[in-house]
Amino acid sequence: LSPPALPLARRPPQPAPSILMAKPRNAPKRRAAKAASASPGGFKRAASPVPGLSSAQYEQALAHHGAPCGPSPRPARHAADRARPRPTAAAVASSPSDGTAWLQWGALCVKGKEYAEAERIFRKGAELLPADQMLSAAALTLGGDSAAYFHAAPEARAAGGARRAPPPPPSLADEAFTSYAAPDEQMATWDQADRAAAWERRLASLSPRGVVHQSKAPLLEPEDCAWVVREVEAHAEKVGWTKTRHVQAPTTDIPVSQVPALRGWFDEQLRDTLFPMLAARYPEAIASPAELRVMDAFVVRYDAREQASLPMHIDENTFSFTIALNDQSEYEGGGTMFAQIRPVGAGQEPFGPAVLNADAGGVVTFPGKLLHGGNTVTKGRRYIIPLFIYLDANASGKKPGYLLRSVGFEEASSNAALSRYAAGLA
Ligand SMILES: O=C(O)CCC(=O)C(=O)O
Ligand SMILES: [Fe+2]
Repeated sequence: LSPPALPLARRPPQPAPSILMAKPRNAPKRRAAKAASASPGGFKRAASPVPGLSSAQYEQALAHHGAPCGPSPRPARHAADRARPRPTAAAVASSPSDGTAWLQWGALCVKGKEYAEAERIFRKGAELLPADQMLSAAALTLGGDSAAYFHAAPEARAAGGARRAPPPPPSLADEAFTSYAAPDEQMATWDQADRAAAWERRLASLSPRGVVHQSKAPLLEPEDCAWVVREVEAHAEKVGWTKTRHVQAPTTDIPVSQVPALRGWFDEQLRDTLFPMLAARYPEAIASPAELRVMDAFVVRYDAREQASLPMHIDENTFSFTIALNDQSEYEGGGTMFAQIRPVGAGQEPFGPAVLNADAGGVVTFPGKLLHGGNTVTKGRRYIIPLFIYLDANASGKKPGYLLRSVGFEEASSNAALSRYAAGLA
């Protein structure tokens, strides 16, 4: 008997220690690499540690505190106490210019599944200490590309607790989707930052209504989608398509955040359609669209004569979208292939492979941990936007930013320092 083969994941081959790694400053100066590295896509694109520390050294630096994240309830009183490693929150409170203290605090939060707090801690540290590359790298890596895209203010969710979103408009209601169930085991996989925690807790109640949802009609305007393809092709003329942003299952792609003309449009789609749609499809897992963050969004081109398919893999994030940008009449083959799904309500029908596809503006959503791939395009070109989403939910359920506030800090007010850091990587 041999152990089952692990699915490919769209992430670096390193397990946990790579959690806070980012592309090194001396990244290759190829044009494609430049375009890619200016918009960090999170875990799946980091291939080597930031300069100055090996990953082992870094892990060690993060690991030597045993305290749970959060402020120390008891200040040190004796000389002997002071000599011991200080709980990380207290260390940050007393030495806010100590970058290592910020890093340790954030890393402990990641380990405690408080990744929303960790993201805020890294961002705040990076804002206060812009010269600290490790902090900027951690903030970028944990947040993925979320700073580049629309997200609702955390207060929108915090006010009044976990309130349910209002009922969705008809185009986002259950009847507007064809839904599929999948085996629970396939989705109960942890990602590197344990971002699946919130999802896993609610998995059992989600299964009966299906976990893969395909829109029956376009959710985005097909004319807009045609315009997106033209803009991206024009942009690609200048900078080239990237093929190295994802380590184990790379696509031929360009990040949406790298095409200035698309950014306003895409944020509108997130705010008005895609976030509300996702929240409506997974109400047991998503209390409000304000919990949703973009880890990565990129236009992919499959071409029968170039990259025509994507191997079966899992995505590192919690929820994934495939948004079709052109009609199926423009190519043959293609579609998102799932290893094991079945239509909801099909009773005893066994789980099996299926390819789901849509015309321009149609979407398919699914949990990132569900095994899937890009079916081969045998003629023509298929354009899609894969959109990777994670939940900005706290394991504690406390008001977002509570850890920072507990030591007297407000959340980072601007991402300017991070943006400068990201630009400097290129
Ligand atoms: O081609 C597809 O529909 C799937 C794309 C995908 O899985 C990805 O980019 O991660
Ligand atoms: Fe994928």
